[in-house]
Amino acid sequence: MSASVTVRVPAKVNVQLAVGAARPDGFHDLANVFLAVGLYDEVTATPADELSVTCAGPDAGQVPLDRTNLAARAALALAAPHGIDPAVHLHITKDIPVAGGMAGGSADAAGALVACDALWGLNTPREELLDICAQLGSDVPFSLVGGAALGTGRGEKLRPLDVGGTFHWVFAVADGGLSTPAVYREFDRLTEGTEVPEPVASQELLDALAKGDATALAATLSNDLQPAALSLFPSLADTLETGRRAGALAALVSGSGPTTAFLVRDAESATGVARSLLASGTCRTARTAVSPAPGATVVRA
Ligand SMILES: C[C@](O)(CO)[C@H](O)COP(=O)(O)OP(=O)(O)OC[C@H]1O[C@@H](n2ccc(N)nc2=O)[C@H](O)[C@@H]1O
Ligand SMILES: Nc1ncnc2c1ncn2[C@@H]1O[C@H](COP(=O)(O)OP(=O)(O)OP(=O)(O)O)[C@@H](O)[C@H]1O
Repeated sequence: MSASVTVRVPAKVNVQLAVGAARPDGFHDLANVFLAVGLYDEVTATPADELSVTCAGPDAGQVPLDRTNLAARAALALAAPHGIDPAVHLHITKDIPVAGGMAGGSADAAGALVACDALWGLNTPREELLDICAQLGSDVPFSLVGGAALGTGRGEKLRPLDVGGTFHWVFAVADGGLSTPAVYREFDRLTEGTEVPEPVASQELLDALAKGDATALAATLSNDLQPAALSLFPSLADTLETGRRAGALAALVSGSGPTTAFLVRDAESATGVARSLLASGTCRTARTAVSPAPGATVVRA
């Protein structure tokens, strides 16, 4: 058994997020087109006397270090059916914005699962790992697989998608976070009394992804949670407008927000848009990244 295992896991952006009406269980059926982006957290699992979590990075202060941390919950969920004592130290090197709509906590859950599976020599079949991921959260299965995928159900049922090229992005990180349940509740409030259509993936968007055509993808990006995120965080409209004026091909809220995502032509354009966003004072920081990115990957063992 090795001394420790480190797993790298990407953030995500939803290039399409079609949201249906609330289900009896409170969740919403989705047509959720996930794209993994090259901003990463790392999770290192090391044998220890008991389960513990530490976190480093600029937003580390906002991450819970008790058993509510999704990485700790993942270790517990993997250990329980095997009767294993989850005596492991999980260290998270956090680069994904916290509560930003980029699935940072989900990434850490998938990372901890893969790291503990390797550390404990379990060789759990992929399908079983995906089942545990789905129990931990709707976004967690995608954090495990990465690349691009269509998520249906509450987003946990995945079909891998072809991506025919590299897409360049800028992400504007907002000052503050948004709670995912609160954004879905706001969606329910805003759509109350209206007929919410069944969520369906856009064929134009899937074709644009498959071709690697950024202009075509820009024309089809959509997020049904955007009005709800803007309603709860109105200043995001200024951030979106700033990025559009700076030359982004398209701008949208990332998932439940409040991170905003800007699809740009190339790396040079990304640098320019990021600079304009920062100079405008409409965001806390601006990050450039490319997609697709691989899912949870062991990088050191
Ligand atoms: C907004 C997205 O990030 C888009 O990928 C996801 O839909 C959210 O996924 P997540 O953070 O993994 O969410 P979960 O931990 O599964 O659920 C948190 C809460 O979000 C709401 N939720 C989530 C997923 C979904 N399909 N419908 C929902 O209504 C529910 O109120 C749920 O209690
Ligand atoms: N490992 C973790 N990293 C970050 N937050 C965590 C973690 N574990 C639990 N949390 C809690 O989850 C909340 C949401 O954090 P997270 O960064 O996952 O949001 P998010 O990126 O908006 O999620 P999503 O895009 O999947 O809806 C945080 O405010 C924090 O209290």
